[in-house]
Amino acid sequence: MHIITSRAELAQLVTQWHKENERIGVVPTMGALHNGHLTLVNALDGKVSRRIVTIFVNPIQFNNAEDFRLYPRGVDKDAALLADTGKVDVLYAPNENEMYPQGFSTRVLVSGLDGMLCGGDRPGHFDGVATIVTKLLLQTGADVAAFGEKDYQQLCIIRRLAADLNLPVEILPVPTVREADGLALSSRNRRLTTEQRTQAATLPAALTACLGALRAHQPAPPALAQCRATLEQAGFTVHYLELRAESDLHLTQAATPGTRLFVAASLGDIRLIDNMPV
Ligand SMILES: Nc1ncnc2c1ncn2[C@@H]1O[C@H](COP(=O)(O)OP(=O)(O)OP(=O)(O)O)[C@@H](O)[C@H]1O
Ligand SMILES: CC(C)(CO)[C@@H](O)C(=O)[O-]
Ligand code: BAL
Repeated sequence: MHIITSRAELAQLVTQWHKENERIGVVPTMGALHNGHLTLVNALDGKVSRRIVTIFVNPIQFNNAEDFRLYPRGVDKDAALLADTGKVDVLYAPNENEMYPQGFSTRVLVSGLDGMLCGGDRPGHFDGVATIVTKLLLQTGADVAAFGEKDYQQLCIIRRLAADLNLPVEILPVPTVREADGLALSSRNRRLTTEQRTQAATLPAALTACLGALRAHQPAPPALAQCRATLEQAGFTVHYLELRAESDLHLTQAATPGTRLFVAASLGDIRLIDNMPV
């Protein structure tokens, strides 16, 4: 596995791969890798002949400076984990200046989504995501790019931008990977104390109970109120807890159209998200 930090070096390799008719797959990440990320790498099996994993903690998608400062980092350990898979050709880990040289002033904005869910809760977040993902897709020349359903709204926005900008890439959705107690794997889970980690299991449990109530035809308002109360009793601050019809949200081209339950909630300053189909 090559570790590349320079865009020029990556461009050279990608040009060579295109000449050799290789099919390139990319897994964009912010590092602090876990099994969810490795599942994205494995999801490219049989679809591509070359794999690039990118690691870049993208400053412009953080609306909270502390969250950016405290975001878990550790490229050496990440590199070892990726090398151990035997599947990754390149780890691309550019620095901030490489991605945003002086004078950088462009933003990719997928309109209509800013006001809801994580877009409403983290102003500017998705412009930052859309901008960096567009750059990463162009830089890697990827034929296929894998994204997790844990970040469901992000996945839908990226599908939209790839279609709207005619990027010749397949966006591959990958189901959420969970711990045994149901908690979605997430880099930020590393920051949870032992006590918070125990409390965190309430998040998927409360969502599952809420879905059970909805499927048993309980009206949504009391089911959502009960879910919120359970989360608050477990120590969460709930940022949003909402049912959304994918078709209502410009979340078009969703993998499975329908209604989903979306949540963002924090334990202390650690913000977790999850979503499940109804
Ligand atoms: N549990 C998971 N299951 C499936 N995909 C995941 C999971 N966790 C992360 N991913 C996907 O991995 C990619 C990179 O995500 P990222 O590096 O931000 O990790 P993360 O675990 O989501 O971290 P955090 O949410 O704490 O920022 C995204 O496409 C994301 O959806
Ligand atoms: C897609 C992404 C790598 C863009 O920085 C990030 O938002 C993430 O890790 O989900
Ligand atoms: N996985 C989402 C990236 C973020 O929280 O900024």
